[in-house]
Amino acid sequence: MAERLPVAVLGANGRMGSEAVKAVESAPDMELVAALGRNDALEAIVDAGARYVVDLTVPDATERNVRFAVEHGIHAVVGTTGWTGERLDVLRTLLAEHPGVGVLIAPNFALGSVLATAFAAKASRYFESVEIVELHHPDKVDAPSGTAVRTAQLIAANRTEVGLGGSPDATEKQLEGARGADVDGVRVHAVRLRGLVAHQEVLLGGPGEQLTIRHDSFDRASFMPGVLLGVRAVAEHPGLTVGLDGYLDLGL
Ligand SMILES: NC(=O)C1=CN([C@@H]2O[C@H](COP(=O)(O)OP(=O)(O)OC[C@H]3O[C@@H](n4cnc5c(N)ncnc54)[C@H](O)[C@@H]3O)[C@@H](O)[C@H]2O)C=CC1
Ligand SMILES: O=C(O)C1=N[C@H](C(=O)O)C[C@H](O)C1
Repeated sequence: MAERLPVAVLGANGRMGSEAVKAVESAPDMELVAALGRNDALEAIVDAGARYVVDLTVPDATERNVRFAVEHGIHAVVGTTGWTGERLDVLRTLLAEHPGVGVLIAPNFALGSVLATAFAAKASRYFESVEIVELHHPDKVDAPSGTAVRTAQLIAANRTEVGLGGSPDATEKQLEGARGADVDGVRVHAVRLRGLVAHQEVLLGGPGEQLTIRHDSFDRASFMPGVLLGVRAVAEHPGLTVGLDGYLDLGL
């Protein structure tokens, strides 16, 4: 039998991290060698012989964690949000100094979400108006969600490619925030509601019609196949990959 992939999970006591610990433990081709919480020293992942880390921590910690992994030749699969364009550029520079190391930054590991984002980005080429509504549990610390930011960025890029600008909007006066956040010219609205997990709707409007592309994660189990897929594929993709779609053949 082939050697099992030695994996460390960072943020192991959190909502996502604790699911990831169970998923890695249940995967026949993986071995959980370390599970770190907020106060644990990162050196433990090196001592444990990890070749892969799964980072599911907080926006303030993830950049340091990933830097540590890359500098130690450890591949990283990252679900944590907070990766701005500037942070990604710094990471690209770091990875250029460590050829052979792979990092996946995946704003969303749920396959349905990845597909919904890809469909919405393509569909936005054909509609005059597009807005995003993301809906999450109220314990989430960031808004808008990383998924919504990525969706907005892809929508903006697609619309620019076909010469479409922002959506029409005659608003002249508003209460601050009433029209949501502006992400690359796309309006993003964030709902926080007890009972929710992670949900997103992309609303696309044209004369006399509307297309709604909605994805729902009802349980964090929805993210785990993507986490495991990321671990299995990351070493084959040296350098930085943003979005799980980079490892999938979506044919879009
Ligand atoms: N990519 C995806 O599919 C998904 C990503 N997320 C993102 O994952 C992150 C974690 O989400 P949740 O698990 O809901 O949050 P959470 O707050 O339940 O868990 C975060 C955990 O990280 C720990 N932590 C903080 N600093 C740390 C450090 N330096 N080292 C190790 N652990 C540290 C915290 O103590 C906490 O236990 C968020 O950024 C969230 O947006 C959440 C769900 C899906
Ligand atoms: O915090 C969460 O819960 C989630 N975070 C990610 C995000 O910000 O997009 C992924 C998913 O939406 C759940």
